[in-house]
Amino acid sequence: MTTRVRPSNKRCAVIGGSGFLGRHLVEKLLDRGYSVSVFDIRQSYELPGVAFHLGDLCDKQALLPAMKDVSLVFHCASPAPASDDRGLFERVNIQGTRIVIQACIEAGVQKLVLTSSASVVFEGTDIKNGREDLPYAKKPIDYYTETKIEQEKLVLEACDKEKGLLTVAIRPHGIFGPRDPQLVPILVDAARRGKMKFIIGDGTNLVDFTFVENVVHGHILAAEHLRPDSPICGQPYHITNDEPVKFWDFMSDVLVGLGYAAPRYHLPYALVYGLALLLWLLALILRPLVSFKPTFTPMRVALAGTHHYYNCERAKQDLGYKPVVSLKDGIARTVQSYPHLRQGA
Ligand SMILES: NC(=O)C1=CN([C@@H]2O[C@H](COP(=O)(O)OP(=O)(O)OC[C@H]3O[C@@H](n4cnc5c(N)ncnc54)[C@H](O)[C@@H]3O)[C@@H](O)[C@H]2O)C=CC1
Ligand SMILES: CC(C)=CCC[C@@H](C)[C@H]1CC[C@H]2C3=C(CC[C@]12C)[C@@]1(C)CCC(=O)C[C@@H]1CC3
Repeated sequence: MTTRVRPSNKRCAVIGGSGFLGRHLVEKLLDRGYSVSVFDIRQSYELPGVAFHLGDLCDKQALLPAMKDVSLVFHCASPAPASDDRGLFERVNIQGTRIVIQACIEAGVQKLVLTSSASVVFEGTDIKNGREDLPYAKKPIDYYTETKIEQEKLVLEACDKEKGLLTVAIRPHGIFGPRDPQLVPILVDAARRGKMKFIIGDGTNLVDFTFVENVVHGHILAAEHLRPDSPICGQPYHITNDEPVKFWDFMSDVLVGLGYAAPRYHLPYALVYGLALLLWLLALILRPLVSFKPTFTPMRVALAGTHHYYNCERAKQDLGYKPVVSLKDGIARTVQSYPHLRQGA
């Protein structure tokens, strides 16, 4: 007779645990007494109490050892949104997520928490105080968003009390904080190349930027509230700082904090969007001859010039969520953490 070891409810795996959000999540889980397996294609750090399993999440045989005796899995791996490799997004976010679900079922995992994105409902036009019942974007703005939609559907549909796998999706927006490889580095790079002098549109568009520790807090609350009788099974949850801010005020606060000038001159939104579209087309046509990546992509211009902020009332009610770090403190801690990106450094 084989006896199956019942996984401890303090053993978990973080797929994508070497990444920006994944590492912050791992650190908080350790603080809270969890033992953690990280599964990732790369190892970016070492920490006592963390077992690293290196592999591609599309490979079930590589995944299974990381899920051994684990009751809870966080899936926060994805190719970087800036990539334009459609095949990669489809392979990792869609096929790979199917494999993650199969592996969870085979390994007897009880809970799967997906890091989705609030962008799954964003089509490049204003969203003000959007709730979770907004329909998925019919015309997603890029391959990243297109495949994040399919990924979220797969995970939420896999929630099955009979089979013993419970699932939930967290939809963060504009994650920032120490060690972020995207937002602050892209911003500083643009400033150093003299491209941060302009405000796209009238500068009043409100956006959610979410400090990474609040996103981590939302994930852990979701995991700990995920039980067969709970209303959160198979549901998506917005997790934000609950302090929508003018996109250009946020950019200015970060830039000024790092010693750069704030953007000052206004450019009409339609003009910049049109130019970005033209550049994108040019890059596509010329790809066989020369490869260049424009800073101003239509997606970035849409993110910089429209309202996109989300209501997180559902997370407050069902998960008891409340941001643990304010926007002001989050910005101060982020700015402090990038001494090498300061003006003149
Ligand atoms: N950064 C942001 O503002 C937002 C991020 N998200 C989501 O949060 C999650 C985490 O994002 P970040 O930490 O910012 O990204 P990141 O790029 O820092 O981390 C992603 C990790 O996934 C790993 N990974 C990629 N492909 C893999 C594969 N085939 N097999 C195994 N591991 C693989 C990478 O090596 C990396 O360590 C992603 O799912 C992203 O879609 C959602 C909303 C906003
Ligand atoms: C809230 C949210 C979803 C933020 C996403 C983060 C990034 C997409 C932004 C981080 C830095 C931003 C940025 C621009 C667009 C959006 C970001 C990439 C510009 C390219 C917009 C046009 C400019 O004037 C330069 C900006 C540099 C920084």
